[in-house]
Amino acid sequence: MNTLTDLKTYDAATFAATALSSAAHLAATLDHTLLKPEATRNQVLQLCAEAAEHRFACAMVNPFWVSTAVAALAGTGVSVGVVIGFPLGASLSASKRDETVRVLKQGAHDVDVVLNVGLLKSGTAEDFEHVQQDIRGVVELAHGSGAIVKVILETCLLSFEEKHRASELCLAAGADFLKTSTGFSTGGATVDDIALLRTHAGTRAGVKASGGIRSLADAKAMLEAGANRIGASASVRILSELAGIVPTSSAPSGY
Ligand SMILES: O=C[C@H](O)COP(=O)(O)O
Repeated sequence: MNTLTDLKTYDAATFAATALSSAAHLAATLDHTLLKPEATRNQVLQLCAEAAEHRFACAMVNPFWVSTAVAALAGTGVSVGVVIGFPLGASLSASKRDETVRVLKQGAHDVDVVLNVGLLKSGTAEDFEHVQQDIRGVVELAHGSGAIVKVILETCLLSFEEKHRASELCLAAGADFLKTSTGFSTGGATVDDIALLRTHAGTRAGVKASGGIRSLADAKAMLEAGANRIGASASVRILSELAGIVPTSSAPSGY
């Protein structure tokens, strides 16, 4: 697992080389994701079975499916991740907190919350403070339960200045990861955006690339640009591409 503590010595080139050195290492950087509205119980169970088999960082689902995923992954050591305020980010702050409380009770460990994009773009000091509070409310609940928070900026909707502003607000709110995209808007992760987010996160926080990452080449580009977590619905395919090139080794530890 790539824990936050490991970030103290984080270096993109070293992290990417280690992550790409075996299927087991790469799996530990991947959030295996199924967020389509039409996903069925059987598909969620299949996601969990694949997450357990390959030992992905987590299985990422919508809130309704958290209890199903927690039950399916019990005893496997694989975490359940969940999205909050998804995919628009414009829910009431109280609703985001309420969703968070409920999924934490059900056993979610990774909480990926969408930033209030429209409020950020509204642009006053008061709006920025409100954006930060919106995130902080979720962070405080998650950290109180030993969970982590990744904030989805939806970078495809933001200007260069807004990406900088959003990154600083999220870090000030205590976010554990800056994350690019929901996968449901006008674009996904880009190498330039990952580099920008890493500039802000440094060794203070993680950076998660998500949205449109379909191949090993995509994953490699994101890791080399500064991502230390990748969210993808194509994780099994990405992993099998690597397994075809590099033999699977023993499970990774402490990077
Ligand atoms: O957070 C993760 C994204 O929703 C995954 O998007 P994707 O289906 O393009 O891999």
